[in-house]
Amino acid sequence: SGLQRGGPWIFLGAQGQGLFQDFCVPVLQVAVVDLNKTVGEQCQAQLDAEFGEGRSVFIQCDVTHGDALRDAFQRTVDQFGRLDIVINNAGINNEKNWEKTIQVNLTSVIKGTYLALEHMSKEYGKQGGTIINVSSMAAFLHSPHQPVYTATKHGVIGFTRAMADAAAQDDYGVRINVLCPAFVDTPLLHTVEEEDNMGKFVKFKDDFKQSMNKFGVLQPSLIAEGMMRLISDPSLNGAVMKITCAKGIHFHTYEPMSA
Ligand SMILES: NC(=O)c1ccc[n+]([C@@H]2O[C@H](COP(=O)([O-])OP(=O)(O)OC[C@H]3O[C@@H](n4cnc5c(N)ncnc54)[C@H](O)[C@@H]3O)[C@@H](O)[C@H]2O)c1
Ligand SMILES: CCCCC/C=C\C=C\[C@H](O)C/C=C\C/C=C\CCCC(=O)O
Repeated sequence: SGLQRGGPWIFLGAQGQGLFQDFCVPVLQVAVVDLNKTVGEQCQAQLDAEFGEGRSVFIQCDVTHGDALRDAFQRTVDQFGRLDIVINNAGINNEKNWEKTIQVNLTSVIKGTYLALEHMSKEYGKQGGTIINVSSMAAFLHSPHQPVYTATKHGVIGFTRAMADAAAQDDYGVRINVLCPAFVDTPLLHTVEEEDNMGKFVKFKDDFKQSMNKFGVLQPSLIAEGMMRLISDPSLNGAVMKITCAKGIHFHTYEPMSA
């Protein structure tokens, strides 16, 4: 991994709750990319306080805008000289504007992965690296209230596993893994109350709350721990990491293919 070299990272989708506080890295160089200026600037201020000024940059960017996303990667490499770690984390929960949900949660993860490979893969003459694509435990559940969100998270797993196989077979020098958290204590969970997000599925909001009570809500620190494991374990490629309150960090296993 790039960890021993201290990064540099690009983190797409900053998360309002300050996940970076929980990353345990000695030195950090990171570009935080987010649509939301307030969130991004707060994140950068936290990083400045933790690691010293000049180690992070906030780039305001809508990941669904292809040229802007390409520029964000280029600016990161211009700033830090290289790229080692890419986290495709930006995501929304919107069943009303479901086409936007596909753009953010799936299309942008695909674009982010391809751009990451352009900057890290040996195929492009680069030095290698690590990619984490963020899916969800929603991909393993019956979620009648979130059909499109669920579809995008299935898609992220399928895309990531296929790309991980391609990376291994063609020796990209890049490991690509997927992370599937259960409920995490972030602003995303509050979208369940909003008709603007849920459309007709808002009627299930009390069911959601019951699910959260039943399964519990994770703290972001455990997601950071899972990410660190995916980044630092050189044996992991195409892994599907699940994080739940009941089982903590563990991996999904697939049956071997039979003819
Ligand atoms: N919170 C949960 O319960 C939960 C559970 C499983 C998976 N996830 C996934 O984790 C990831 C992070 O979600 P979160 O819970 O931190 O949500 P969040 O809403 O707190 O953070 C998401 C971040 O993505 C940014 N973002 C949204 N659309 C963007 C766009 N078009 N361009 C750039 N940035 C954009 C937002 O501004 C925000 O900072 C998402 O992929 C989400 O689906 C969340
Ligand atoms: C039940 C759906 C609630 C929808 C709330 C809004 C957005 C949240 C999206 C998350 O990605 C939800 C992720 C997964 C569901 C959570 C828990 C499953 C726990 C399974 C277990 O502990 O075994």
